[in-house]
Amino acid sequence: MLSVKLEGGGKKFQREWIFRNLNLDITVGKKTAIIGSNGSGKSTLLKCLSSQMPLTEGKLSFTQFNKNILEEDIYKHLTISAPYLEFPEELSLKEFLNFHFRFKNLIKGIDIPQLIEIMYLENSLNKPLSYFSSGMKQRLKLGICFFSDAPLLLLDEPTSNLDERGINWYRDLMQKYCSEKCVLIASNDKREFDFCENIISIEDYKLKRTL
Ligand SMILES: Nc1ncnc2c1ncn2[C@@H]1O[C@H](COP(=O)(O)OP(=O)(O)OP(=O)(O)O)[C@@H](O)[C@H]1O
Repeated sequence: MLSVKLEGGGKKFQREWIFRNLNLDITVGKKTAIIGSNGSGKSTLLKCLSSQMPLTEGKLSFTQFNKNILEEDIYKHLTISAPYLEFPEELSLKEFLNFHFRFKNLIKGIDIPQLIEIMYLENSLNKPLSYFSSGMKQRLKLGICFFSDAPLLLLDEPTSNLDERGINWYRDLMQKYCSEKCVLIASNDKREFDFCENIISIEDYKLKRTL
């Protein structure tokens, strides 16, 4: 049972505070959306929460079964999908999935052939990822997030490049497979987050500036 706690979180680039005095308490089974206009800091917050980027101030803690997880180990417990993340394009789908699932386990009850079918990519098994369309790549990003056995799921603009069928697919998987995960979604599109219990507007944490 994982929980993520941010106390007094703040991030500053040069002289500009992107967010400040942000408190978050995220536990399994609760989904949180981070909303805000373009450039407001949603991706920056997700990068800080996944420890890809340090906070300027505040305390971030991760607890599982009452034990603290070190910040440098949090990557083992999370999966992230974001527009800026890139695939090793020279690998085929089959090679990439075999590679990825050497480092992360699949959730119980699903194997790689089933995952490929769920992502409706079964006709592209040996195709290099460089030949994948943007929607196919997005389904692959989300598929490995939903089906990796990791309790923290961070999604940045999860339906970007998805068509209507893909958006419904995303919503369906979220409902079926994420009830036991901590889910954080950075988004501007209601269809990506209208099922979330908590909605945080990052704009509310931009007010305080250094003098
Ligand atoms: N490494 C960096 N150095 C300096 N400024 C940065 C850096 N990364 C992001 N920023 C700035 O921080 C602000 C927030 O950017 P961020 O990408 O987090 O916004 P966002 O809410 O995710 O935007 P969008 O909805 O357009 O994806 C922007 O003004 C951006 O230019």
